[in-house]
Amino acid sequence: MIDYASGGQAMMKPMRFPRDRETLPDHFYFTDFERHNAEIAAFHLDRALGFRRTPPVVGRLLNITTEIYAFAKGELLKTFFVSPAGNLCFHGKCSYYCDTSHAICGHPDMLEGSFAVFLPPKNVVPRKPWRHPWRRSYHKRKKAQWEWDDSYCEVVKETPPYDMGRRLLDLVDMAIFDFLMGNMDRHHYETFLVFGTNDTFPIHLDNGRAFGKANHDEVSILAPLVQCCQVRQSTLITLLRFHQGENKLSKVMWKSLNEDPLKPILLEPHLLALDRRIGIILRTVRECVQEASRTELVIVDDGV
Ligand SMILES: Nc1ncnc2c1ncn2[C@@H]1O[C@H](COP(=O)(O)OP(=O)(O)OP(=O)(O)O)[C@@H](O)[C@H]1O
Ligand SMILES: [Mn+2]
Repeated sequence: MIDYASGGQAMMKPMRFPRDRETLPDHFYFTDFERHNAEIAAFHLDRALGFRRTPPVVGRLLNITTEIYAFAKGELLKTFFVSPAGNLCFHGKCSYYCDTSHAICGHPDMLEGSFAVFLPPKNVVPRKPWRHPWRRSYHKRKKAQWEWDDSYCEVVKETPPYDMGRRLLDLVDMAIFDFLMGNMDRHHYETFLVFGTNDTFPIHLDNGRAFGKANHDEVSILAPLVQCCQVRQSTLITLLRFHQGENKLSKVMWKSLNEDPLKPILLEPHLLALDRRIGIILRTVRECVQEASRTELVIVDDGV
């Protein structure tokens, strides 16, 4: 958490690897590293798709010496050190991955980070956390029910808050968002309590494990769409516009990300993957329509 002189705050994720470092082949989604550029790119993607459910995230280059070390106290201060390469590093204190081998290091003390606008404090604008029905097992040998049970959606559809209103379609939106960026780490999501249970929406937070494999399309992320065969009409129209029009999603994203101080945020293979994955989503929707008795059961106009 970064405090500004103005009293503002930001949620910061530091850069750990160069842009071209992909998820290691022997790593699971839960041992993958978080990428600061994924947090930035996810905000731009969410906006390009018209969801606007991710708080604004911007890249910044900061000086560890003058902007972190100079303000550090107590336990945090004790974790600063100079690495063998002569770079200034720190690791902070937390329950896991806060040790010398997981330190955050500058070059020699300059560090890139993603800075997300901080949401209002929970006592002012309370949020509710929800377990994602299609969450993965977070275990290296276990599968979640949805991974072996193709009728899983029938169970979800009868369970509040997914039995009425917009929530199930919101989860399909989120699955589309996550599939486009290859994010398998959607274990929980949060909503703002003030809007009640049915008129609220999932906030698209925590996108740091996206954009890890440019040449792999992880179709299991689309499980809510595949198993429920429902998509919001406005979302489908947006995807079709990117697919058929002159302004491909890769182009729109490139332009948008070019506004960030840390550009380039995404390397070309990740941008091209977006266009390819839109094709896969549309093919999935087409298969659903072919199987359904009525198109309106698949393409749902819920006014959102
Ligand atoms: N922009 C934000 N403003 C306020 N709170 C936030 C913001 N982004 C995230 N949070 C809160 O901080 C928590 C941790 O953030 P995030 O999930 O991105 O980090 P993480 O390191 O991936 O954590 P986890 O291991 O729990 O997934 C979130 O569950 C959320 O409640
Ligand atoms: Mn996370």
